Formats: sequence, structure tokens, C-alpha cells
Amino acid sequence: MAETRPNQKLPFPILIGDIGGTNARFSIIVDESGETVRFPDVVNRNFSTIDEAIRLSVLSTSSHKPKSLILALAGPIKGDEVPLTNCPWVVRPKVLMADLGFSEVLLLNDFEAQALAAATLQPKDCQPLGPIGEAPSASRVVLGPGTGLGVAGLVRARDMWFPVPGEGGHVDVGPRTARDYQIWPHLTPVHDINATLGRISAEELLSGRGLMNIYRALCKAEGNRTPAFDEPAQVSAAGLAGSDGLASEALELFATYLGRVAGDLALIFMAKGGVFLAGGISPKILPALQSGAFRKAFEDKAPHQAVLQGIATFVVTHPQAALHGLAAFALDPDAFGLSTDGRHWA
Ligand SMILES: Nc1ncnc2c1ncn2[C@@H]1O[C@H](COP(=O)(O)OP(=O)(O)OP(=O)(O)O)[C@@H](O)[C@H]1O
Repeated sequence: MAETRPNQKLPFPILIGDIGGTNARFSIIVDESGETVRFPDVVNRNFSTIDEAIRLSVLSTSSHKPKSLILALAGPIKGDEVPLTNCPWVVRPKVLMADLGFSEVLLLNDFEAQALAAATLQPKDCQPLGPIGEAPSASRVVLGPGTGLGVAGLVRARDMWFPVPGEGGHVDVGPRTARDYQIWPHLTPVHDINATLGRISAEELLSGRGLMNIYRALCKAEGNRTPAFDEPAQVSAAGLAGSDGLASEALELFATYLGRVAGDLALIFMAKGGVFLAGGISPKILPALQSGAFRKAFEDKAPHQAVLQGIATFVVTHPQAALHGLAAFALDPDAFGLSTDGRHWA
């Protein structure tokens, strides 16, 4: 069974990994000075197991022999066999320790790692959306549209950061404007065979498939037009270029709904330290997020407009933000109130 320990440093060298559904990214933190060795990104499907990916892409290419391992995973962490969402790999800490020589393994949630990053990223790693360019040391929120919609809070208390990885991407979102009421009946809801009326969760709007959901619903609302695009990247490219009216509207609505949900989360966490947009999609649609629709929806929270107007919003542009967060934790675990119960093996 997993063994726990207070937030002591894991033994160096520490291998840190951000394991997504499609790609995995690794670095070795050599020692307390923070000296770090980076490795080329791994395409998950090129390796049948994560053990093989670590062995061939990291261990056999480096002279450093990591003593411990910290991984950020997309998916719930429970028990000694942790399957990944959207990838056939299974993480088995005891097997990794026995076969690859780690004395300790710690598993974190991927958005928890994004939250650790939001606590420690430099201004150069973030692009402000709106007038406020600085994030004070106060509670924060991270949300990231990608394959799904990851959400984490980051509570600031006792001079520490407490990440709160929840399932906030699955909150309900309802229609508000006249245009929303035209579109909503055509959106694909959450698949739930027991429900008589499907619900529209934030993730059904704010993810790659969410952008397609909005675009296809717009096509239906406009006299059942045949969609011109099959992929989210095509919709965003046409929307950014202004070459297709419905793609442009889909992108603007995506920014509006993202602002709405981000504003709700900022209210819930009273995130005066800022809201950070992580994940793969936000940096790719930066001009659409900067155009004003995101920030307008974010602030449109009567009776608390003044609170929201005072909260900074950012797109995280650091290419390996989760690894940055894991490194910050590895080097200074006392700065974080992170519970390692049930996910630390030694
Ligand atoms: N230019 C783009 N515009 C809009 N959506 C995009 C664009 N490029 C990729 N996507 C969509 O983003 C989603 C992938 O998101 P992301 O890059 O964050 O990957 P992930 O699987 O969530 O994470 P990881 O890369 O760690 O495996 C897919 O649904 C993809 O279709």
C-alpha cells in the first residue's frame, strides 16, 4: 500500500514527467541548485508502456540516474495501478521502482501541476488578457481547455499555496443571451443514458470538441448549413483569419463562454491572485482571447463587476508549464500544502 510522509524533499536526482493523453514531457532535476536536464517530448503512442518510454527516452540517454520520480497525470490517482485517460498506458509505481531503480514515486494530477505552475510562473511566461499585468500573492484559479477542460483552484494561506484539483470542468453552463437560446437546443449534451434532458457542461463547450460543438450548433441554427470544417484547429484558423463568418462567431462564443466560466470560478475562489488559462488551446487562439469578448464576459458578474474588474487574467504561454510546477514543488515542497496521502510510494 502507498506510504505517506510529510512534504520532505524527494531524493535527487528527481525525474519529473508531465504525462498527457498524446504527449509526455520529461526533465531531470539534478540537485538542490535546480540544475535541470530536459528531454525531447515523447509521443505516447510510440511506446507500449510508460516504463518503456522512461527507459528508452530518458534513462538510456542520460548519465544521471534519477533516485525519485514525480509524475503529473491526466486522470484520477487511486491504488497501485493508475490508468491514464485518453491513453492506454497504466502507471504502476511499485513496478517502476522495482524495474527502473526509483526509491520514491509521487503521482499528482495534471491540473494540480498546472496550479503549482500558476503559483510560480514568471511574468514572461504569461500573456495578460485585459488591463492588469501583475498577479498578487493571493488565491488563484487555473483552467485549461484542451482535450477536456481541466480546472484547479490555488488557495493562498499561511504563506503557502494549496492546490485544489477538482472536477470544475463539469459544471453546468446555461444559455443567457438571445443568441445562446438559438444555439443551445443544437448543442450535443453530456452523454448520459439515464438523463431525459442532456446537460451542457463547461467541457462540452470549452475543449477541442467543445469548439466543434459550438460551431456545428451555429451551422444548425443558421438554417442547417453543412459544416465546412471537421477539426477544431480548422475552425480556429478560419475564425482567426476572418475567412468564415460562422467560424469567427464560434471562436468569439468560445472566448465568451470561457470568460463566463472563468469569472464564475474567480468568484468561487475569490481569486484575487488571478485566473490563468493553461492547456493547449488558449495560446493557439490568443488573438481571439485578447479581442475583448473574454474579458467582457469575465467581468459581467453583477453585483460583483468591481471585484472581477480588479482580477488579472492570463494565458500561460510557458511551453512546459506542468513541468515548471513539478520542479517548483520538488525544490521547495514546504511552499505548498500538498497532501501526498495515497499517492506517494517509498
Ligand atoms: N489550433 C487549435 N485550435 C483549436 N483547438 C485546437 C487547436 N489545436 C489543437 N486543438 C485541439 O486541442 C485539443 C488538444 O489539447 P491539448 O493540446 O491541450 O492536448 P491534451 O491531450 O489535452 O494534452 P497533452 O498534449 O498533454 O496530451 C484537441 O481537441 C485538438 O483538436
